[in-house]
Amino acid sequence: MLGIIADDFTGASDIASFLTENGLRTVQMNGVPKTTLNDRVDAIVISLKSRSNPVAEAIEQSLNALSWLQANGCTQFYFKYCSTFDSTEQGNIGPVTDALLDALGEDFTVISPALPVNGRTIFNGYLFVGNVLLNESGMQNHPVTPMRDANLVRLMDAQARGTTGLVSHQDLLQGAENVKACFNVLKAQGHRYAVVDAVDNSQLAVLAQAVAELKLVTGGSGLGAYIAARLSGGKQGENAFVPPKGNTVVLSGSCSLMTNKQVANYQQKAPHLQLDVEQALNNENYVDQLYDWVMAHLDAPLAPMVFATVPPEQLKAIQQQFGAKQASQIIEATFAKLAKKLHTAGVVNFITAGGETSSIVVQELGFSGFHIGKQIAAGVPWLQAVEEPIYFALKSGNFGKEDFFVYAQGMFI
Ligand SMILES: Nc1ncnc2c1ncn2[C@@H]1O[C@H](COP(=O)(O)OP(=O)(O)OP(=O)(O)O)[C@@H](O)[C@H]1O
Ligand SMILES: O=C(O)[C@@H](O)C(=O)CO
Repeated sequence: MLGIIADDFTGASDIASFLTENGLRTVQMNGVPKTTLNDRVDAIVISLKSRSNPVAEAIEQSLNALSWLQANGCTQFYFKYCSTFDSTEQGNIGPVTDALLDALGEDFTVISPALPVNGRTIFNGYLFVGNVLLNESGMQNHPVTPMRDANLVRLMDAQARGTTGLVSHQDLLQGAENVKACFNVLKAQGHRYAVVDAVDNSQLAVLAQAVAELKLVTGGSGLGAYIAARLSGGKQGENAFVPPKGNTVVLSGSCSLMTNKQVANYQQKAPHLQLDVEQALNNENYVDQLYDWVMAHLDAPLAPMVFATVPPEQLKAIQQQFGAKQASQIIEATFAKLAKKLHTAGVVNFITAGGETSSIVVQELGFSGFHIGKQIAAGVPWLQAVEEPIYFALKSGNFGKEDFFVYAQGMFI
């Protein structure tokens, strides 16, 4: 059984959807469960909110997740991080990878954030988003984890304990056995991690073969999909559900380029209200006011949207005025409290944008886990809470097309 440790909730649903699509019975858990799992599944995804935490906390959460997955029968492990390699100055991806390797008694793994279907490719160790390098893609302005270098070897070397080598595009073209031979060469040279190029899916298929014997694999959902295909023997997923029509809200806390476009698009069509950071900080009735506004607009043809999403210049101004950390924390807390009140009041479908934002909302609602439904866009499935018919679309910042919020609601039956 495959055990996945995901460093945020949108990332968790992203990989869970690809595993499901590729024939693995998959369940997504909200944090590290307190009890054992009784369902018969092929893969378990544990959603953490550890991407931007202090390193020690991220390590502790990840090791707890690993222990639980081991106790529940998993034998191969996947550390899922963002396809844009989102990491703080101190890292998290490097230190967590080291801690997982140590706990498993291993000394080598791969680094593969590639997700070609969403434009994330790796060439000569450089991560591209569409046609541009990561650090020119808008990710250099990320509010919490700005990415100012696109070289994965350098990024890993700066944050991990060991050194990093490269398995290049040319090496992949020669097949899985050659990739395994490259791993051995890198190990003999003393490297602990291999960044592996992938300019399209065919290289991920090769890599999925080459990592079959590794106890720990790390990367995005692209490689996860091909590992699933290898494990299931190419089966397709079944039973993809979509939510019934019901009270719906859109909560957008991502400032990514694509979410900005999606929010601008949706503002033309649906009731919308911008979250005011000053109010969130200083007005103790603010969550109630947002709640009243959402409740008053639930009957509109398209769901009301509360958004903190702003373009980069505005984000910079807000961060200068209130402090980046304080602003992001109060926004996350406001969304969490609002979601809780809306759930109590009968909202059943939550469309959330942004990994941190989605994580905090889902943690606050406290369901133990999720069934994985139909994909709305590549890497964004509908989820249903295990305990109740409450549905979620947890959209990664840069995923989906411009009409994502409308499109998602168009899937209701
Ligand atoms: N107007 C704003 N001012 C300051 N911070 C903001 C603002 N809007 C959002 N944020 C903060 O920016 C962060 C956005 O991170 P989030 O993970 O939710 O989105 P993302 O990084 O685009 O998504 P993903 O991780 O899925 O790619 C959150 O902590 C959020 O609270
Ligand atoms: O890999 C991605 O890009 C996403 O699943 C993600 O992690 C966004 O938070």
